[in-house]
Amino acid sequence: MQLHVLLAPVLLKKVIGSIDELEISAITADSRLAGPGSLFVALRGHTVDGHDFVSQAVDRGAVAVVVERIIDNLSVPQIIVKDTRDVIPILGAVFYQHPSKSMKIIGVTGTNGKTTVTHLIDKILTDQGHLTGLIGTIKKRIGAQEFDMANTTPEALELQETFHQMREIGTVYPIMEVSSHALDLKRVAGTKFRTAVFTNLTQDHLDFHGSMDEYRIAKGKFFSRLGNTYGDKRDDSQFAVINADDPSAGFFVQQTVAQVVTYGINQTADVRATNVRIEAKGASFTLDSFAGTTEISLQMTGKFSVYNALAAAAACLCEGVPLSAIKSSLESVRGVDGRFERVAAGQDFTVIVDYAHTPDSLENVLKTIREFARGRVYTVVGCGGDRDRTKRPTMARIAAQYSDVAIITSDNPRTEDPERILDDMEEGLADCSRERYVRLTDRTEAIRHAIRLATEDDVVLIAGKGHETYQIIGKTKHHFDDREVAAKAIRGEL
Ligand SMILES: CC(=O)N[C@H]1[C@@H](OP(=O)(O)OP(=O)(O)OC[C@H]2O[C@@H](n3ccc(=O)[nH]c3=O)[C@H](O)[C@@H]2O)O[C@H](CO)[C@@H](O)[C@@H]1O[C@H](C)C(=O)N[C@@H](C)C(=O)N[C@H](CCC(=O)O)C(=O)O
Ligand SMILES: Nc1ncnc2c1ncn2[C@@H]1O[C@H](COP(=O)(O)OP(=O)(O)OP(=O)(O)O)[C@@H](O)[C@H]1O
Ligand SMILES: N[C@H](CCC[C@H](N)C(=O)O)C(=O)O
Ligand SMILES: [Mg+2]
Repeated sequence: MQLHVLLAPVLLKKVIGSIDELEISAITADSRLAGPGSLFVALRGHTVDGHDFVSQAVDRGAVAVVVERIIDNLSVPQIIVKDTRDVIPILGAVFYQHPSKSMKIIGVTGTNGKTTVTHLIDKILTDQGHLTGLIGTIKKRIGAQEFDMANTTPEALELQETFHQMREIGTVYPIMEVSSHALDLKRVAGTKFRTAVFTNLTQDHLDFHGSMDEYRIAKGKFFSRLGNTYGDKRDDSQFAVINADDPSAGFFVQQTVAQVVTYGINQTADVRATNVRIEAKGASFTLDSFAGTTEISLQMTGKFSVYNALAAAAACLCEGVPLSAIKSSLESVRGVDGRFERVAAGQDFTVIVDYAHTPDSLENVLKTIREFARGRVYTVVGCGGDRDRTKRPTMARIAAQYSDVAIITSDNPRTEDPERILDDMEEGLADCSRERYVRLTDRTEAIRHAIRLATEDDVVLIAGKGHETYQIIGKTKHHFDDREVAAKAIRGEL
């Protein structure tokens, strides 16, 4: 693509050198990926400044650079802009010819439940015969091809390229998780969404956002931008699907010009669950909606699963999927990888691996377990390093409050000292008697300890890592799978 075409919608401060006849073969924000004919865009990151790698990009073949300040002694044209992070999604969208405009992209945001809701929507729409794509924490799926993800929501360039690849193979519905980091870092700017789904807002990521208000504002951007990507007029067929029971619901409703569809259990809502029953084998409820009423029996349990099912049902009702089809798809889902996943290795107690890594999700999961546990409850839990410190004492307190014994341990300490993370967690246990918790830094030992304590009818919850198959220590990923370790511990192989 001609560089001047690519830059047409971008507000330029200054151009140094001639860009008239310049052809661009690729765009990258990573100098290590720059190749002949590419355009390099320098981003200021949290660790380094991309401006320091401009020369490296040029050495590798970049034919022009987009920067925020003039780089001395550069042999290629420089395009100076105010904020490269604002510009990069535009460049990506133009380069790939606005792929999001020709598909129906469904985005899900919220502190908890994004992965689960995207998987449920995916199941319903796939069962309807639509070609879907998936972007989120567990994986990215383009057609039948699956890819590992570095982030829940990829950076803007990768995202636009992914949409382009999805469009090329005829995808109708890309379904994606939209993290608050992504909204703040403008990863989804330049993307036109058909539907924005909100699950809930509770504490997480305060290391990044600073306060709950800022966190709410970041999420609000998803709804305020819905309907006016690139300043287009509002498209009538855009939807904001909102959890009416969440205290932030009103804030998000106010932010959007799209059609609002609410769901909930407690408040009046367009899609509502009544007569909710929670059992060990699954949750069931009556779904009342503008499209009719039906009984739904999920194979997933917990009140939170009812919310996730309602969110998915509401988003799919907006697509005209019949309620009877929504019912049968939802009822056929056994669960999502690493979410309330049972480990069975011949034991007479229950072992559950779950991705709860926030205070709210941990409390929800433990409340659910308490509702059906006949024996004692043992919880293994840790908190991530280089992440929100303020949630650590709260998570430890919740684990101890709802368990007979909480075993606090490591969960991706990253570059932090694991002992300091456990010290933070222990602060939440100051009022807790010493028999009620155990501190075991090594996660294998922690799991083995919980399994040894458990006898008939007890429940062991192993929280925080879910589908993850690694433990990040320093900057290295070591293989670690809670499910594997638990099964070995049960079989006495550890
Ligand atoms: C805080 C954050 O979001 N960081 C993301 C960011 O990293 P960074 O700011 O440290 O980047 P950097 O290393 O400083 O690099 C700055 C720029 O220089 C470039 N560079 C760097 C080195 C070099 O040799 N050459 C070069 O050009 C880089 O490509 C980049 O463009 O850009 C990276 C590349 O895209 C991301 O992978 C990285 O995510 C890290 C792994 C991360 O942990 N992010 C978390 C906080 C996150 O985004 N989480 C949310 C989910 C949260 C949830 O809801 O649960 C997510 O969407 O994943
Ligand atoms: N609607 C919900 N409300 C509260 N907790 C939930 C909800 N749905 C799932 N959970 C809990 O949160 C955990 C994570 O669920 P899920 O992976 O679907 O969320 P997520 O928003 O994608 O998380 P992440 O931000 O890490 O990607 C689950 O293992 C479960 O414990
Ligand atoms: N998307 C979440 C994942 C947390 C998972 C947990 N195992 C941890 O490492 O803290 C985050 O980046 O905060
Ligand atoms: Mg997720």
